[in-house]
Amino acid sequence: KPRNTQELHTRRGPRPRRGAPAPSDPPSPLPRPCAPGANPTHPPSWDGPGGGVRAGGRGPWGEGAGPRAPSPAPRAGPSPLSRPCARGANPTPPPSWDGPGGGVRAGGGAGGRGAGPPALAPPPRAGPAPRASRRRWLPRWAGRSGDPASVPRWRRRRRRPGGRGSVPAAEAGPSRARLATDGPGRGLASGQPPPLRAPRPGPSRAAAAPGDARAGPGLSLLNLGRRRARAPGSRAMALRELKVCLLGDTGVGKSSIVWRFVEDSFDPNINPTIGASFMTKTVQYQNELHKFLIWDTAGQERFRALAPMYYRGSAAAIIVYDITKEETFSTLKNWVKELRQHGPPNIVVAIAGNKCDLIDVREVMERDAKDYADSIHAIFVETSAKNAININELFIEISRRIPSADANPPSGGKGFKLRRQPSEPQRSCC
Ligand SMILES: Nc1nc2c(ncn2[C@@H]2O[C@H](COP(=O)(O)OP(=O)(O)OP(=O)(O)O)[C@@H](O)[C@H]2O)c(=O)[nH]1
Repeated sequence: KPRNTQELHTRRGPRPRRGAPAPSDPPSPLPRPCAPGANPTHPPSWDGPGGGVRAGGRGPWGEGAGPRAPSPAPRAGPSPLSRPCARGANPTPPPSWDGPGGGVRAGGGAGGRGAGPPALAPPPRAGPAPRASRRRWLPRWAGRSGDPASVPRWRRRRRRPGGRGSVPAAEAGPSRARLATDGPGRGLASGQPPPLRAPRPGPSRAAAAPGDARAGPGLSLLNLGRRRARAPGSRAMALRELKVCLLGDTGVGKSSIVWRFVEDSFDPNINPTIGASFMTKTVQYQNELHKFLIWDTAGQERFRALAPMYYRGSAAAIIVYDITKEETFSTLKNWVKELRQHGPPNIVVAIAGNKCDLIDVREVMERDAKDYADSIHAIFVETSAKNAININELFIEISRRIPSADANPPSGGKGFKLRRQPSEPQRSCC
């Protein structure tokens, strides 16, 4: 037991001075981690593969046109996304030294944005230190010190950028060159709308290459963002834009089919479509490029009145039903009737019995559906967006059924033709 105050402080250690950090919270030499949710270098990511297509991001009529609503970020404080990182915190990897171009940090944030601590001094060199007393060889006119200021002005050489002796841009420093090309801002192919969600790397995004077995005969899927649409020396192919709409009951898998076709991915937790969504994909069919302008309509009853906007002017309509739900096949028949009455006269109709991976719980027999499709001269396939069965083949068949551009000259089409009315013969009264 301490006898007096002096002894008490001696045993417990010195009394902390006012303003000094609490002993339980020593200042850490390491950078403090970002606050949860605070990430100044990266934008909020769109959650899941449904981004931009499902609710909240489907075309101009979707609720909240534009990218899909981001998932609510964990909130730490009033605005986690706008809060800067704690001072000194650096979520990026530590800097690495990068050859002679030192000073520009490799990996210093995406696109070279200056997130992170300032450039550090280079680490000490290994090996013997150069002798300070040793003099470098210098031209006579360079002066004793080698200082450029001591060189006579008439001796100073001017180097034009790009001239002899100048450093090419690519060699000007590896870090600098990398900063110019790296980063997430890679461009997409011209003509393709920007993706409505963050691009995901990986083979699932890559479309089948020409000649790929998945592409089937006569049609190969081109990813125009990464490949050239035209091989050197080959003829340019005609590009045709084909408007295609998907119709059918809610939950039958319309969006999943589109997503599988365009992105080659499947989301079991995909949200119902609000209004409609729009996606495009360009494929090669024989000597033409077919750009599918795909309108995926919402199957919910409350959006039914919007459907005519999407099937009007369509070259093809894919009516989808769920093979595990009999009532969706009845709805399909209603869509066929409506298309007959109000749709374009030459529209190609395709019937897709989706979820054929769930054969055990099938309610609609394939034979019945096929007979019905034949009776209305429609394309028929059973598909599985989940297992990527018959999805590409469905669009191949649509490409095949649509008359080629040569066989369908503009003058023989179904549009109106404006003709000058023959002028009436002039009558004279006398
Ligand atoms: N097993 C299986 N499930 C599927 C398949 N295609 C879609 N689904 C699931 O079916 C559900 C509905 O899919 P959606 O693509 O949203 O259906 P939809 O017709 O677009 O629905 P709406 O947007 O409301 O019109 C989702 O849970 C999907 O994961 C499939 O081929 N097999």
